Amino acid sequence: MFARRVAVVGTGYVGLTTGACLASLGHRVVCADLDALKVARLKAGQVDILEPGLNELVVEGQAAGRLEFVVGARNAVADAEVVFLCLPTPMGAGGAADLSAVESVAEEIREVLPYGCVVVCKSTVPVGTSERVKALLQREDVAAVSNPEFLREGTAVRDFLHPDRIVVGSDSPQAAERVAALFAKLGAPTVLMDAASSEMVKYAANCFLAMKLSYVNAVAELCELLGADVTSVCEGMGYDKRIGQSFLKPGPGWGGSCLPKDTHALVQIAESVGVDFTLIKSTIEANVRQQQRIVGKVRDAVGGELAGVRVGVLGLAFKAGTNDLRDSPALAVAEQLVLEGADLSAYDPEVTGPLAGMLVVDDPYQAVKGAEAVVVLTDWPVFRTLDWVRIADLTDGHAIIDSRNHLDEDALVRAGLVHSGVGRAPLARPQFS
Ligand SMILES: NC(=O)C1=CN([C@@H]2O[C@H](COP(=O)(O)OP(=O)(O)OC[C@H]3O[C@@H](n4cnc5c(N)ncnc54)[C@H](O)[C@@H]3O)[C@@H](O)[C@H]2O)C=CC1
Ligand SMILES: O=C(O)[C@H]1O[C@H](OP(=O)(O)OP(=O)(O)OC[C@H]2O[C@@H](n3ccc(=O)[nH]c3=O)[C@H](O)[C@@H]2O)[C@H](O)[C@@H](O)[C@@H]1O
Repeated sequence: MFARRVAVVGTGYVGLTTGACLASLGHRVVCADLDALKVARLKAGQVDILEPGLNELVVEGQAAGRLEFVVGARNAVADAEVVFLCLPTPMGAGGAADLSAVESVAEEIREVLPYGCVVVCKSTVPVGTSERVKALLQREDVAAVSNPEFLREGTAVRDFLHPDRIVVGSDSPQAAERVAALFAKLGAPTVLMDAASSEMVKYAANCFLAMKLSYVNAVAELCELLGADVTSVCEGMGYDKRIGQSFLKPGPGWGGSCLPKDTHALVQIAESVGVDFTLIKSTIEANVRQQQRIVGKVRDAVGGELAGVRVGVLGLAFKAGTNDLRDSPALAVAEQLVLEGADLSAYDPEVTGPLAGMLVVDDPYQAVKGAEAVVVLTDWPVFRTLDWVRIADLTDGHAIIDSRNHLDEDALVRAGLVHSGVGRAPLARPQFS
């Protein structure tokens, strides 16, 4: 494999992981961001996001002279053979992806791109964006490529270095092959295709995952009403290889910086070609409903009225392993509880306050002190080993709502807590050895 000169624009979850990992594969990488403070911290080897292994790669890459950080996209690309755009594409007006960062960087760099280089869109972008980037670049000699990213937050480095697959799409096969070659060392299945298909893969994959979760959450509701146990149901389903065990855990709804915005964006993409994508619309609606169901469980646990009631919240991040609060279902549930007048104290091992309307404390026992109900909203492993006897002593009521079926139910019962989960009927179940 030949080491290449690579530029990465945007040093967030995707850009920083891409830059640091490509440097670890032997490429020479210059990463750019417009946030001068972030760049200064990265130069000093300080990574602000919680991603195991990333800090080490950032330090090692710089020490080896293969990784550099600069302010401003133009300062990164002058010498690059391949330029990755890892820019935000947040939910814009009406739910469509806001492409302003991608478009403005394409315009910003077009005059300084070296002859014959390739510009790669790693951001999640609607079908047609590579073509749009190519048009904005106004450069016959520069090819545009789509290379969607599938990493998850909290396991970004591992996912990047051990991907299930690499997708590269371009209307220029040579350009696609040049980009694919950068990842050759990973030995992952690599699928080459046209740009439109590659852009579509990303939305189709994320929305499928969201749909799977909304389905599971809906099955969980039925289980509660019919006296079945969703954990057993999912285990039984998941052994079918066509279904699989992963992404089958019910919870307070799915969230994070991507699934919510990408489902809305796909609905808009469909509308742009005259299709009413009701399946994804229902997926989104079911997710809102799931959050409301968890709020309802807390309301029920305290006798139907949340105003003035003290509630302890365990977990605010959108999932365990990250401190990211963007579109967190945990935060959405907590905010709804506040809106209904609850007096909220919250603890998350990786989140510090202040957050509007609630007290964010740095100790789980402080969060539950005096609470009439405790609700677990994020599946942090550390919550499983809390001292439930102590918690039973500290709380005012004994209700605990485990919105992720994450805790050891027996330990809660032994502590004298009244437990309710998701998708589990409040019935005595037979014990199998
Ligand atoms: N977060 C994730 O797990 C994944 C995100 N994606 C997609 O990747 C894209 C980026 O997402 P994240 O890395 O999460 O975003 P992020 O918000 O963490 O990072 C974006 C970075 O771009 C910088 N930036 C913004 N405008 C700039 C400009 N004009 N010039 C230079 N830098 C600029 C920001 O300062 C920030 O550091 C999005 O399209 C997202 O949908 C795809 C897969 C996974
Ligand atoms: O495009 C993206 O940004 C990324 O979006 C997701 O990754 P991520 O947002 O990091 O989070 P996930 O691990 O997918 O979890 C999403 C949400 O679903 C929830 N979830 C996940 C799995 C499960 O079984 N149950 C469940 O409720 C999580 O708690 C979380 O709220 C996808 O998994 C990545 O492949 C994709 O690259």
